[in-house]
Amino acid sequence: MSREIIAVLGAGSWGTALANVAAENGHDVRLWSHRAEQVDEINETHRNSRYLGEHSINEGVVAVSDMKQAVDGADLVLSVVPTKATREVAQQLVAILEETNHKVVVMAATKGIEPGTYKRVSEMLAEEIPSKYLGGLGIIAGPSHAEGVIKHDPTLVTAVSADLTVAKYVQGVLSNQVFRVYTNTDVVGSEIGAALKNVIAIGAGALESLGYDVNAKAALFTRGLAEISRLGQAFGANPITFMGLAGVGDLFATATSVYSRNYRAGVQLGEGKHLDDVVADMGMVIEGISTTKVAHELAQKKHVEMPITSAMYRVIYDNEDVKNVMQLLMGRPVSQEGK
Ligand SMILES: NC(=O)C1=CN([C@@H]2O[C@H](COP(=O)(O)OP(=O)(O)OC[C@H]3O[C@@H](n4cnc5c(N)ncnc54)[C@H](O)[C@@H]3O)[C@@H](O)[C@H]2O)C=CC1
Ligand SMILES: O=C(CO)COP(=O)(O)O
Repeated sequence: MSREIIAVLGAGSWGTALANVAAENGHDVRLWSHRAEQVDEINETHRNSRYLGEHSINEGVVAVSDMKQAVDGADLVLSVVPTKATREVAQQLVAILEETNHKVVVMAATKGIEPGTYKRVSEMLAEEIPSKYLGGLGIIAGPSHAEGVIKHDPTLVTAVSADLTVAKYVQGVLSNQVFRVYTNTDVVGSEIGAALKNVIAIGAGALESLGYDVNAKAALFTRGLAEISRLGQAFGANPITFMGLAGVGDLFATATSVYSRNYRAGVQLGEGKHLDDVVADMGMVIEGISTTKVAHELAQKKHVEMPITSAMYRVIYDNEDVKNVMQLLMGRPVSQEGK
């Protein structure tokens, strides 16, 4: 693989960890942050302490606060900002591409769905970035906590694009001995899996706070995945995708890990902490909060049965007690699996 120029937009935990992987693979990596003090810290100390503590970042990662410095001449752009910042950042990217007049491959590593429009992240990017500037578009998904990736915990992700050549290109750029990239062409299924596992992860945290054991958690994962898969299929996803890295893989990682912001938010909500305090104290994006509302609305629009998602909606937005919703879920009419 040739030495590629890679612009990573967003220097939170995941953007920094992905930039580190790319730099360790020998690429020319520019990590854009809108915060000047973060840029200085990364360049001077090779740390991003707010997000990744004492872990050191490869010296090949050059942080910049001017997006043009990151994007000029780039072959690949990784968009790694929260869902709610995706359009704004894409618009800044487009302004630069108009100036430099070149095409880039854009991959989003964001996991969410836009409230109100119900657009997946790649759909937002396709709307914002004119096709004449797009050398390819896709997403990166899979079980990959930044905290594990930065310390070289063996990690598998999937590069997903409707165009397999694009997915294979990203696979080649990012794969190494500890970071193994698969490919997939099911963008719809992968994005729905990646976004909705966060809802179930919040639920898993809530179960933990109540002291429920492994049976309850296995029940939540299994039936949670069943409803994610139902919603995905209503949008044309391949059901097999939910058996893969963007489905059960990421659900397992997120819903069992103390690294997960969503899981930790669930624990705190289950303990009775107010939503605003949970969000403020986390200081990092908890995508599942917004995704729960989006998924609850989508379930209604698409007439897909999603009882766990709806229960989580009531816990998060109507302040309902976790124990009560759990009892209601357990008291539903018994039914048949596989439907
Ligand atoms: N943290 C992780 O382990 C993983 C996160 N993800 C996904 O990646 C996305 C980003 O997550 P994290 O890095 O964890 O978030 P984070 O909260 O750690 O960092 C987000 C970064 O985006 C920046 N940002 C926010 N709004 C911005 C704006 N309007 N303009 C420019 N920059 C802006 C913040 O300053 C921060 O540097 C989320 O969608 C998350 O679900 C996916 C896989 C792993
Ligand atoms: O998506 C993730 C791991 O694959 C990260 O999940 P959290 O945002 O819950 O930390």
